[in-house]
Amino acid sequence: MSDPAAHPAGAERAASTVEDPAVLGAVPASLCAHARDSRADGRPLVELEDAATGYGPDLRLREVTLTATAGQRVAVLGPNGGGKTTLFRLLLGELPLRGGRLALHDDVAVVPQTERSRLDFPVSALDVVLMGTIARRPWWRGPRREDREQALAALEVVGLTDRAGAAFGALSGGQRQRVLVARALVRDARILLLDEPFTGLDTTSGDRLHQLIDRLAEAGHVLLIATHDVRQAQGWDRVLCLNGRQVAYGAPAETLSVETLEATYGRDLLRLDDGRTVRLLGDHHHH
Ligand SMILES: Nc1ncnc2c1ncn2[C@@H]1O[C@H](COP(=O)(O)OP(=O)(O)OP(=O)(O)O)[C@@H](O)[C@H]1O
Repeated sequence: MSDPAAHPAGAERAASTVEDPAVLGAVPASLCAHARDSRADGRPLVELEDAATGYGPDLRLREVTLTATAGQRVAVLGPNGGGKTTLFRLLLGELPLRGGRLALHDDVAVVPQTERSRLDFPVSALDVVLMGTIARRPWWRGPRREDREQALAALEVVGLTDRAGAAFGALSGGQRQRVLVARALVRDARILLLDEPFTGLDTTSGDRLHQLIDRLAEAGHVLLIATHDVRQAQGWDRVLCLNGRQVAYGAPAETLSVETLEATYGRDLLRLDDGRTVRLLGDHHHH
């Protein structure tokens, strides 16, 4: 692959090359103070010990015990209602810790699902990324030059410099997802939560997002990625299986056994002939 940094910001590119993976920019130190750190530093960023949370009197998620370190890509697997979103809301401080221990050693930012609704707002990709800087300034003050520079740097990281002025709603699903990643990046949070980011993406867009995730892990982020794709989870560093409680957490090779997946997905599990490959039945994401 050619050096992505060789693509100057704002360079003219033909529409057909906009989707070229090579346009993903490096993660600049100016954007992430930690970009110099090696992913091998293995610093714990997320620590949970027998953690529990819920919405009312009932606990919806319990027995979560894990350590996730800088540079790790953690697949968060579970059936619909298994507790993936609930875990993210706990980490974001939206739900209270109702038992156990939780330690976060950096800020947390979420990359939400990019739905089709609300796409008719007249906001550009850059505007959406700039929303990530709002918390850093008084509400009445518009973006400063450094905010815009950071937002443009984040768009470069996700390979969308040349779409900065495009209407957010006019972008492809994959491009919108990457704009939302850029918005999380300007928050300068090292702990990134991605809520089913691959849903609805075609193979090419999915591959590009995959590369971006790898790049951010290399830059020292920890990424918790809610997904329904067991095969994809095999390629990451850790797998967390949730079904109202933690079923398993560990390296994919040890964690993704048929037994664990059955305990996670229950009767939604379909075992294919080779005994290893699994696919979910009745999952609206996989029809
Ligand atoms: N706002 C809420 N109030 C009360 N209960 C909720 C709320 N949101 C979720 N729950 C319950 O918490 C449990 C876990 O739901 P959660 O949304 O975390 O699942 P999920 O793994 O994210 O599912 P999906 O794959 O469908 O997104 C479910 O039993 C759900 O009904």
